[in-house]
Amino acid sequence: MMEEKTTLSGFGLFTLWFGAAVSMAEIFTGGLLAPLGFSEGLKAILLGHLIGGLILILGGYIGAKSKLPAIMSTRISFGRYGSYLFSLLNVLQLIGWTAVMIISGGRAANELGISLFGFDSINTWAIAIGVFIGLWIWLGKVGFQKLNVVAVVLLFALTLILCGVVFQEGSILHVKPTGEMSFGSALELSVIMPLSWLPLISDYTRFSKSKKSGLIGSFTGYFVGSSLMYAIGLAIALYAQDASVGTMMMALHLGFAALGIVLLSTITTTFLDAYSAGVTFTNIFPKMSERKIAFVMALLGLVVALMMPIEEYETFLYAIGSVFGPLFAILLSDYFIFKKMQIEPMLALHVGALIVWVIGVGLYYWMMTLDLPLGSTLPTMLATSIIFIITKKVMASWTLKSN
Ligand SMILES: Nc1ccnc(=O)[nH]1
Repeated sequence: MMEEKTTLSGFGLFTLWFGAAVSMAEIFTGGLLAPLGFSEGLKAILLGHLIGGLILILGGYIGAKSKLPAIMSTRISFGRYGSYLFSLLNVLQLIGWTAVMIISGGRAANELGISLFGFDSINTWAIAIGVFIGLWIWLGKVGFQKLNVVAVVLLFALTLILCGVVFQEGSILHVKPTGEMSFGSALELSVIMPLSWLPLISDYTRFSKSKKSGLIGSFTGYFVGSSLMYAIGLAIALYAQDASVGTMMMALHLGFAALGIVLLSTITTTFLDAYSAGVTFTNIFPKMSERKIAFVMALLGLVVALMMPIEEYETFLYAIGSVFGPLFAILLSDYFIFKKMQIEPMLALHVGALIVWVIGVGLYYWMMTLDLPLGSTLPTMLATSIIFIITKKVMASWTLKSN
């Protein structure tokens, strides 16, 4: 689908990550920050995305520099079997995301469909979205790069219109905090979204033509796109407690344009999930075809979306933070502090690193109960990293080798 020869320019990566950020799920998550009111909410959004985005880019650097896909790069710290565990966890989160995308896209499209055509069936929209994603995968890399630019230019324009209209409702800007949510939890919800892309980013930055422009493009695309989505979600939620994206866009007379935003944004994001699932699988089974796996993943995500009511969305987000936060704290420490930049082919499993990871996962759930001003992901990553650095010498020999 995207072979070794593929290259992506800084602008190409900007559009890829902007397209990743623009999704109904992101708008919805921004809406969760409503208890903070507008100005505090916006602070949490920008600060959280700055922190999360910078960590994300550290992860993307590994792909740009060592040319390793994201999950394969975990072999550097954890060894081959360690990376198999993370492959499994990543495939699970990607099925989860595909389902979240299809459901949130399907619901928004259905609301619009009811107003536009008097047609009401979420499942039909979910299946239609699944078919579009399949087409996108079938078009592969060349089609993807061209269409993605077109899609993103459209999305950018439409997003700006949406922003303009939403924010014309000036009273939103003066809504005060209700005190039902701490700044720390809002910050956590903002940090976690860029971080949720850590297990994918290097799958794309490994194709950067130039490291610097590739990383700047990726950061800017995601930071701008995701902060905008959160801000729009926040504004919609402040506008009316029960306002959804679909009804809001209808109220703004966006009609067919709105349907276009919903469908395109869902497809550009879910394509990345399906493609990265393919890349992740080939870490375990190198001979499998990325494209076929991508199809199967999209199908599985669709089935999950049709069968399961995803009400546990926040739990899903926290589970991702708990697993991948500590993982990347360890990998980034190895890479940037200990300068361990390549995979040791003989390393089957680094038991020491795995133990620190398990401690990190535990720390995350403990820190969540503390309601810290910086959220739980950032302190967990720092603590995991410190533990890893301190115990590195002792645990250096706690490894299993193979040939
Ligand atoms: N935040 C996300 C991470 C990975 N996949 C998604 O669809 N969304």
